[in-house]
Amino acid sequence: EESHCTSVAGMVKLLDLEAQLIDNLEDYAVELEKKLETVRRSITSLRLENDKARSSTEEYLSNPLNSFSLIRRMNRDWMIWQLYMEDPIGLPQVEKIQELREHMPTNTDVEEAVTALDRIQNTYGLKVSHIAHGLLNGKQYNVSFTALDTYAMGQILFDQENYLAAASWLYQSIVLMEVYKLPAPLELSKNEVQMVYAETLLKLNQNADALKVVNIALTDRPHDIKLLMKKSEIETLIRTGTKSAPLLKKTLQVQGTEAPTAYQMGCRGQFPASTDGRLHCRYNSTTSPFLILAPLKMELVGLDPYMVLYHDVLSSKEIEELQGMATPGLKRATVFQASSGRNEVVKTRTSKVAWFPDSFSPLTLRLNARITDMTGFNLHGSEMLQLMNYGLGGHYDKHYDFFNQTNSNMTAMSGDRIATVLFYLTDVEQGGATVFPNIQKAIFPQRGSVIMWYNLKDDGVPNTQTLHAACPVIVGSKWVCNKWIREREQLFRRPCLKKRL
Ligand SMILES: O=C(O)CCC(=O)C(=O)O
Ligand SMILES: [Fe+2]
Repeated sequence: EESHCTSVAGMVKLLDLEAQLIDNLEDYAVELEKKLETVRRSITSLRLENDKARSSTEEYLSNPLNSFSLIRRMNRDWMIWQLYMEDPIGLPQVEKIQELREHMPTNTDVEEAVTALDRIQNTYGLKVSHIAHGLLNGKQYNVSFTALDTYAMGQILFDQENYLAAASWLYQSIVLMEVYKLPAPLELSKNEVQMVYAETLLKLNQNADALKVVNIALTDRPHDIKLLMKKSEIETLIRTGTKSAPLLKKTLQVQGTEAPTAYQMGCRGQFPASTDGRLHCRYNSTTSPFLILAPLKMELVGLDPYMVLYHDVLSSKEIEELQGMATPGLKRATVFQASSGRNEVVKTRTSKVAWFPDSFSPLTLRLNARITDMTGFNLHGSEMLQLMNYGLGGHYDKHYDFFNQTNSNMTAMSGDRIATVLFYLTDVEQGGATVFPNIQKAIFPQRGSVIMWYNLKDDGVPNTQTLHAACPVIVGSKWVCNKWIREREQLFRRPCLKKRL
């Protein structure tokens, strides 16, 4: 599976593919035009001859050449015209689309995209009507949805039994269909959308509203048998007070009215500012000798877990090189599953990654040296550099970076992940923060900065305060690079190591 929407960089090729499809459609138009021109030209000369004949029929037909020709052409030429008309146009172009289909997004891709947009809506508490009009988290963009987009959202959310969200998108579809007429082969049936909307309202036990929708549809098509049947079905439900659907938990909540979770607050930038006087900013020139020459701007973010943010660590040139080397090899990210003991693709982590061994290039060597400068850790036995690009609503749900597994083959060789170093390669216009809900910290990506924290406590025990998540990106192409540092090699480096090991 390509999983197109999970990385912005990975979607670039879709635009090239679309350009090919448009070129192909243009070739098809040229074929149609050629045929049309042939037909029009012939009509002119045929009509000329026929008009001349009909202006003096007797005289015309008395000439044997004319009458012969008339008989012949009506017997033969019109047969040829019929064949010509039947001959399909643009078959090579039709085949070409078929051929390109295998590179195009699948139904699964669309479902993933729907889930991603719904995630943005939920996490940031956005209104569907705002999203549809390009108003994203309070900022107006010069882009909006057509009813085709909103209807796809509605239909798929309905299939996923997310009726509450489906209802908002379907309502938007009806609104949008009024204001903008879709081009011919793509037009939607208003009746169909109204029916799905009514069905959704029934699922939400909003029977009276469903009846209203059906009645509105009936004003357009008063004799439509399906609508009439639906109407009487709903009237019966209302009369008998029957609930048409069991009340789902999801259905009971009125969207946007529940208090946001700590995670959602973090993503929205609503955590209170820290009042801990021990947190400060300074130039770090001591973690390694190199820093005497090039001190790093360091911001102490938290003490439990110990967490620091370094600013301006990467240059633009380095960032471009990293993106360039990662882009061709980006693959859907996986997560280690304790149940299967393997890394698997999961819904809770949507991004694409590329891994690079320490000695991949002078840049990766330099980057690792810098990580050692920043952390004081020896990277021997640690994991490869991981470059990551997020896509549409790309996120990584709440998780720990440590394995917390004794005797696991993941930790046997090099120990657990003692620390995480996360480089931000890009600013993210909206969304995409790294949030630590338990300690109420949210780090918003800044191009070139690095966040580093300890996943294990001083005694080597996993610190559950490190629970964190990557919030869905709203607008932007979020690039990060991370390094999971393993514990074993730090035996003599990390101060206060008490037991274990
Ligand atoms: O991208 C982020 O903000 C966090 C990523 C992360 O937590 C991870 O890759 O383990
Ligand atoms: Fe993580």
